[in-house]
Amino acid sequence: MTLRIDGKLLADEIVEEVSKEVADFTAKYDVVPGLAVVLVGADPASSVYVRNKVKRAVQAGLNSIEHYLPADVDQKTLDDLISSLNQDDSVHGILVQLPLPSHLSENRIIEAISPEKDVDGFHPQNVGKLSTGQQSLIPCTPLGCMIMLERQLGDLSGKKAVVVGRSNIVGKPMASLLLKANCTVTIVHSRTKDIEATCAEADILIAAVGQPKLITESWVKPGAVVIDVGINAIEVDGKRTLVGDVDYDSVLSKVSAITPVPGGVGPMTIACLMKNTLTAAQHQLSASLD
Ligand SMILES: NC(=O)C1=CN([C@@H]2O[C@H](COP(=O)(O)OP(=O)(O)OC[C@H]3O[C@@H](n4cnc5c(N)ncnc54)[C@H](OP(=O)(O)O)[C@@H]3O)[C@@H](O)[C@H]2O)C=CC1
Ligand SMILES: Nc1nc(=O)c2c([nH]1)NC[C@@H]1CN(c3ccc(C(=O)N[C@@H](CCC(=O)O)C(=O)O)cc3)C=[N+]21
Ligand SMILES: [Mg+2]
Repeated sequence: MTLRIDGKLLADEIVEEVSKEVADFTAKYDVVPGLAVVLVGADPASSVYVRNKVKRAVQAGLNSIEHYLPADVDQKTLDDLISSLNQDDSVHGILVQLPLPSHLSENRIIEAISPEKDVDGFHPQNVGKLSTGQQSLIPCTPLGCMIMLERQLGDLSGKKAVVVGRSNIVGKPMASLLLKANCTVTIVHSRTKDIEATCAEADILIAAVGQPKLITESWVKPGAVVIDVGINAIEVDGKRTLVGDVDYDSVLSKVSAITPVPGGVGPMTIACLMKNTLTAAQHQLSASLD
């Protein structure tokens, strides 16, 4: 029997745990952890994300602040906003929704965010710490994937893990975390030769490609655990639906466990964002008190 890993249910549990810790934190410091999200332009996929995030922040007892900027905003205005959020003591986490319009520099914005408030874990200081095994804020999507994998498999030591995709926001940090958990890690991407055969050797297959249903039955090893990060909007009979990077129905009977889309990695990403905001606030407050 294949297990459908319920990311929504697990996210509910995590947000519930975070809300208890937030209550303790607020009682101790008389401060409500605050998360600021900056959205440039009106990308519909990003709007869903921001809406879900606001809902979860309320459940977790966090203060959520949204900044909506027009698509043609200039770099200076964005830089100034980041610097005011960095200085604002009521803001403990800052997330700038990516991708940004092409006239803006993503690297410059990511580097402008105070590493202590970088709840996405994208700042070079946090990236460097993750890859050298130091404590840091960990990117939400890979963190959510690790929580699901460890729930499913327990110790990951010695497992063969294949990550499909090498982006800075998913693929690379995913590989770092799997390596830290003692997996044998392979990253494959658009230039990989024999990608299908490599994937078919994986005990753990992570799909973070952005190609609807790319991964089919012949790509998976019998009994593998498959984590589908992909969120692709496609038209079916004139209706917009979401599908992953994995052809769910095709692989279902072959694998031991798989995450659905929607209801898999997406909700876990948001739950981990709440967790990271609490962690960031805890570090900021304890550092400023001792
Ligand atoms: N569930 C969630 O919380 C989140 C979901 N997502 C979703 O995850 C997916 C990936 O996102 P992201 O990492 O930002 O995407 P990017 O587009 O930044 O990266 C995609 C990666 O996949 C590789 N790739 C593309 N096509 C192929 C192919 N045909 N065969 C092999 N490799 C391929 C690319 O290779 P190359 O480097 O060679 O170009 C690249 O490394 C998207 O669907 C996105 O919407 C993203 C973030 C969070
Ligand atoms: N700085 C930054 N950090 C991010 O973490 C980030 C980002 N930019 N840009 C965009 C991607 C995408 N992403 C999603 C997270 C959750 C859902 C989500 O909640 N999905 C639900 C609902 C989807 C729906 O109904 O449309 C689900 O999969 O069940 C989707 C997408 C975070 N990203
Ligand atoms: Mg990208």
